[in-house]
Amino acid sequence: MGCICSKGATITKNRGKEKESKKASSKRYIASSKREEVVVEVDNGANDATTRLISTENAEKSAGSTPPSRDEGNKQPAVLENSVVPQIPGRDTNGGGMSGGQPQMSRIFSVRNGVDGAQAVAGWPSWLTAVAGEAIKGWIPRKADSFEKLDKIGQGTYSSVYRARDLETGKIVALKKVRFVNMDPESVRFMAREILILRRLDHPNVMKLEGLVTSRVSCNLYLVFEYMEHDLAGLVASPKIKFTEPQIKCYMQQLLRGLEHCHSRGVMHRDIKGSNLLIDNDGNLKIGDFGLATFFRANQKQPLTSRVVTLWYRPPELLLGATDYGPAVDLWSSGCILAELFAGKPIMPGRTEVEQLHKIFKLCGSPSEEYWKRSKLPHATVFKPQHPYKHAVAETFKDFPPSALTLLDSLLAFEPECRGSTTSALQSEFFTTKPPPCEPSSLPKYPPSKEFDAKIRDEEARRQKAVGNKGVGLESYRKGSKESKAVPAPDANAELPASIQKWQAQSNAKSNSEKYNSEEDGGSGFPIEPSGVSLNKGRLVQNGISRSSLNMDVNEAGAHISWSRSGAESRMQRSNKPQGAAAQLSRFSNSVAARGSSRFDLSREDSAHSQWMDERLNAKYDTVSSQHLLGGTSSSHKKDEKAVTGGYVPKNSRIHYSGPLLPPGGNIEEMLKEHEKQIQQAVRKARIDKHKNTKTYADNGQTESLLQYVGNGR
Ligand SMILES: Nc1ncnc2c1ncn2[C@@H]1O[C@H](COP(=O)(O)OP(=O)(O)OP(=O)(O)O)[C@@H](O)[C@H]1O
Repeated sequence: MGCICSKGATITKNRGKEKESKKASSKRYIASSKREEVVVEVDNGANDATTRLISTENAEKSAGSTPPSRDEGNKQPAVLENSVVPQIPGRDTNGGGMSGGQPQMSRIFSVRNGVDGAQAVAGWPSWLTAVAGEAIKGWIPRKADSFEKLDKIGQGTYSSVYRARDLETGKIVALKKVRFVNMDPESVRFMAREILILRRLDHPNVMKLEGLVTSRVSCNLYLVFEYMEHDLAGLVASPKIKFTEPQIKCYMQQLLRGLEHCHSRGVMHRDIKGSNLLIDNDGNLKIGDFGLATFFRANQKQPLTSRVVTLWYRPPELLLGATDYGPAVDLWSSGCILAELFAGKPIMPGRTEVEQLHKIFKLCGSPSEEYWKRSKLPHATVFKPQHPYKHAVAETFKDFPPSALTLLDSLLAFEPECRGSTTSALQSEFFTTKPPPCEPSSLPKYPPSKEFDAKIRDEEARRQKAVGNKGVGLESYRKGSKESKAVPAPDANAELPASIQKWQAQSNAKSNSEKYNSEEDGGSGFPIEPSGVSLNKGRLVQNGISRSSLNMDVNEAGAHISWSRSGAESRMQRSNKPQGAAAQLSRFSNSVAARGSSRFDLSREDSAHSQWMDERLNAKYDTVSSQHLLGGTSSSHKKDEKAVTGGYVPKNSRIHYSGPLLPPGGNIEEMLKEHEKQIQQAVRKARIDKHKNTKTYADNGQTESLLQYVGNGR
């Protein structure tokens, strides 16, 4: 792959050799700096990825001299060396797509801008080097045409994931194509954080970033990962799979070991859920998707966003608005996974933050009076239940083995300090009592069962049912039917416009593969299997929408709903305007963590969020007429239409709230009742609007499902 360290590339630094090289290749050029001359050899075409970038730091190290300081290093010219890419029959040494006999061009230039310039020379696009220099430091990009894209295997909110063949090694890999909005520097920076974090981690239970694919002229970036056949959400959702205790122990052990490594490297994942736990055919589990992960420090001064972790797996401190939290958030999510593996389905599928907290109280009990007194969490006064809830874990899960319940109790402790650590969890008697965890290699070989596949299956089942006019699968899910297992968790940021794209992209239930779409790929030039069927982008898949929350924003007058947006989030929204009902319905889907505030507001993690919370607390939901919940279209709302369809709403004219809030002292049950009423009214309004505007909108499937779901009095 592109990682120099992994290839042990050599360095051209010796002047004698340099002369030799000059003889051997007239294309070589010497770029000089005050300190020394360095050899630069670049081909100027599509094959630029074959140049190797060796940062001065590495060069110095390899040369046995003292490495310069980081700052110095950045000022030094980097050394580029012709790559030693193995020859593949029929391909040129550069492994690129120029093997068709096209001449290779070279040009002469000097590297004037230190590492930045060298990175450009190495083939990195300027939009990337400008803001993500640190993340790509020491690496060179792979060329898109050194991979054969096979089929689409996953769809995240910010990415599409493809199975592909590495044409240089023959290995099957996963390519995660990151979606950028107009090359917005903040979204690039966000992705850079994911790359930096992935490069910091190295553990058998953590997905390894094997390389990056882009080119100087590309607008795309692909992250290359080892290919994993399954994810845990898909396996849990499969009606045919029921895990045994040794198997559950095996998965949990791997999860906790991977997390232990992350936490020991100062990284918290912040989005542990089944679909982010990838499993290969040898039973190895690897934690993936570090898109919401962040570095943490013991005495962290900088507040963090509480809008992370997919709702069903989100710990109470985040629901209560904590901005000073730690790796214990991942332990809570792991507790949810542990129970899910035994129960065969997610244990707390809340639709709103309010409902989620209510489910937590009902299962784990509400904390003591003492806790509420000392809690300084922004929402503590609002969400404190009037009557205490008793702890009901053992009662709810009476079939679980006792040692599992002990571990579960600790992981699902309301107060993060009581959850222990990954290390203490790994030492728990759950792993030492019989039966012991099985070996990963002894786990069954499952048929393909990604959450993505489950969604497709579920969608198909829903369609079938809809045809028979029998209501949605979610109903049967609630009754615990097998089919219903195939309902995935909402995404950690389902409210974002990208989620609309996500549902759109998933809409073709029949095909996992995708035709080469030059527009989408920005002409990246992946060879693609001819059998691919293009996705029907005109329809939306409903899945998840019906179980997501009402997390809406109203403008100051309470006259209209807009999405919760700040900073770059708004920018993203502007450039991804979901229209009409899609925009309206998307507001129902923002049940969970907003990557926006972290993904696109990195630098402000997360003062914007604190403000959001403050605003939220000031919001008076009863000023919002239900007819506004789905963004009415009457003329009086015209001025807010921009907000509804994705226009920027100045921060000071937005009020945000997540589900109805009562003033302090309110009762959570009443809140929930009122909440349901609001949803139903909104849906009735949507039904009317839908009939009026059916032809206008492209998301009928989604509207339909929401109506079916909530129409039953849900
Ligand atoms: N290495 C891999 N091998 C196989 N499939 C993968 C791999 N990485 C990701 N996937 C699939 O692609 C899906 C989306 O990937 P990922 O979660 O990294 O993207 P994301 O945009 O961050 O997603 P999300 O919005 O769910 O957080 C995963 O749920 C998984 O099914």
